[in-house]
Amino acid sequence: MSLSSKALLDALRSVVDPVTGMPVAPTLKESDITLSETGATVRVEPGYVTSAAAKTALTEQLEAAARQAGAAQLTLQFSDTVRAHAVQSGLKPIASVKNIIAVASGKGGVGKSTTSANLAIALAQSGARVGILDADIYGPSQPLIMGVSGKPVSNDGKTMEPLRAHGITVNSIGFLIEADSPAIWRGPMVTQALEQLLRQTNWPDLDYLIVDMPPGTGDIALTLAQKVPVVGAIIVTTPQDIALLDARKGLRMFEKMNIPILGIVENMAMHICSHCGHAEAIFGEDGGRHMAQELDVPWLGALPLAKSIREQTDAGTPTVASDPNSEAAGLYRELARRVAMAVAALPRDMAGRFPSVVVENLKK
Ligand SMILES: Nc1ncnc2c1ncn2[C@@H]1O[C@H](COP(=O)(O)OP(=O)(O)OP(=O)(O)O)[C@@H](O)[C@H]1O
Repeated sequence: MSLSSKALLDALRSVVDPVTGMPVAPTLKESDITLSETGATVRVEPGYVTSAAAKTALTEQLEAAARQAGAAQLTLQFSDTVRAHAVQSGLKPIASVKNIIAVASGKGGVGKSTTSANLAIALAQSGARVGILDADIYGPSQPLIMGVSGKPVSNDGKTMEPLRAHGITVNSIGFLIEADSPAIWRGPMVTQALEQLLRQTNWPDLDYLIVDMPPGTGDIALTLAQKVPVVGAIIVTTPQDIALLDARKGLRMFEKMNIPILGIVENMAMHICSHCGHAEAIFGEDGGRHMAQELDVPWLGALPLAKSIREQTDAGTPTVASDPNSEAAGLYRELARRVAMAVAALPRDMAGRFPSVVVENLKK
């Protein structure tokens, strides 16, 4: 059978990731394929980092698909480098950070910070370089969740050195303010402080920076969403009607600013009794999943309401770090893979990383 690059392309594009069911290489192009007499050489760049075992499994799947399409011999050049993706027009990306992801919620207390921390650590466990920025002025909880305290130091008097915990880089508005002062801050002060926190932190080279946003769709969340150069947003909700209503507002806020929605996470989806394992839908069932379907945005997964998640979070070692073999940790890793794949499928950043052109008036 003679091999056409179109058939090979279709076959490779149809290969799905076994963890998420999403296509491994949706952005594969004809120019990634070189055909020869007996087979083909294909450059596959899924755009997210995988463990060595996952890489082997994906390579085998791709090879099998290529054989079925008629390629007797296949050379796969597999690279799992994470690329930088486009941000809102008019905003300057942070040079050392490839992708900033906003984690938001319409309503407070739905588990946005817990989800952000576990997501960040799970991404780091997959091999990516990850940071977390706690921009939740109303209740900066990442110092507690990540088990870090102290103040970032400044070596040059201009930028600050972030802290490290559980393999990720952390900075939090909570490191810089007194615990009881945020409530008296006014809107412009808050957004200015948060922008400084983002731009004046000496972030190392990062594949992903997770921004734990302030809850809600008020002025502060809105201004931040306009000023932080993000590639996309994740909305965390509980299945409860009131939280879903607010989540919908949050989602619209990002959509209005042309920020891609990477998906919806349903937290506290089921209560799992720590004694008997009985599952009970305390906040209702599948609300987030239905909302995702209805609004045609990706569904990223559901996390149970589990005492262990709360205890591990309060102890400064989020579930994926403290109990990596638990079912919940597996769900967070699945969430991380879906997020990484959703980011990989976004348009690439082609402009933001060139040095800015300064036009000087030379007339004297
Ligand atoms: N899946 C879960 N199971 C059990 N407890 C959880 C879960 N998710 C979050 N929690 C707990 O719920 C509380 C609120 O969580 P978290 O601080 O992450 O919410 P938030 O949406 O970031 O809140 P805020 O609006 O204050 O920023 C915390 O005590 C946390 O430990």
